[in-house]
Amino acid sequence: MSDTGDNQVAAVGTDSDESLILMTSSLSTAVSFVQETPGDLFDAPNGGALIHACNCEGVWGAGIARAFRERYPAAYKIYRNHCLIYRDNPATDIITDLRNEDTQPSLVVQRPLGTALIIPPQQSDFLLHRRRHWIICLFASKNYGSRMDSEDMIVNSTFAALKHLSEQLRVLPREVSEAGNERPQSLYSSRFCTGLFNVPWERIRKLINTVGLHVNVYHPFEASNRRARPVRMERPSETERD
Ligand SMILES: Nc1ncnc2c1ncn2[C@@H]1O[C@H](COP(=O)(O)OP(=O)(O)OC[C@H]2O[C@H](OP(=O)(O)O)[C@H](O)[C@@H]2O)[C@@H](O)[C@H]1O
Repeated sequence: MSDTGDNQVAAVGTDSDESLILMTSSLSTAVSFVQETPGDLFDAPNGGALIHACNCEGVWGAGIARAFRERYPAAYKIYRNHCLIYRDNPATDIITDLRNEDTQPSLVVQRPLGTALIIPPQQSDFLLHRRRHWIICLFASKNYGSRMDSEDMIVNSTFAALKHLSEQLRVLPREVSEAGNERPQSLYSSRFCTGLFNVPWERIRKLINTVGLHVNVYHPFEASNRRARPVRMERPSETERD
């Protein structure tokens, strides 16, 4: 990560007991809660929570999800198991369809679509890469690859998942202290949904600001000239994915 990145993150991170509430405050979308820095998401400080967009099929098979699977295999098992539980025990939710003027939730979706899963740091993952990261899965599309949801549907699900994340963060300090664990210090992400899911970053940033989550967003830069550029990630063939 660049020096600039470290400095900017330090300015946003806070150890106060109110940090999670600050992370989830709801102000107008004119206020930016997104702090963007060139750098590698996986260099985020210990204790941070890394957010990424996931499908509901239990597969981290391509793009940054594949990198998550390699770095955090124990977290991957928890994510996969979560998906399999819903596959075997179907349940539905009603989420807001942002394509409609009516803001009342009206879109019926199958869980875990439109929800967020917060995975605490796993000891075996820590031993692997010496990073104590929480992992936050936003269930943004039912499927992946050529069967991924439409852009508008991914936006709807991401919005619902961010709201669900915000709700969970509000109660997390009490719940995790009972379990004897720490809580996430700050939120970090890549420009999620903008690679394989192909949603314009402006749309996702607007969702984050609307929900009012403080997120430190890292975007890759090329080592040769250190200019921020999106990384082109190869998609493995379907047979390579599992
Ligand atoms: N180390 C790093 N630090 C900082 N930024 C990094 C980075 N590495 C990559 N980026 C950037 O992170 C953005 C999103 O990168 P992605 O295209 O991977 O993700 P997405 O959120 O669009 O899509 C999710 C679905 O893709 C996956 O694969 P499958 O479903 O299995 O097919 C999942 O499972 C989901 O379903 C792009 O801007 C990349 O430049």
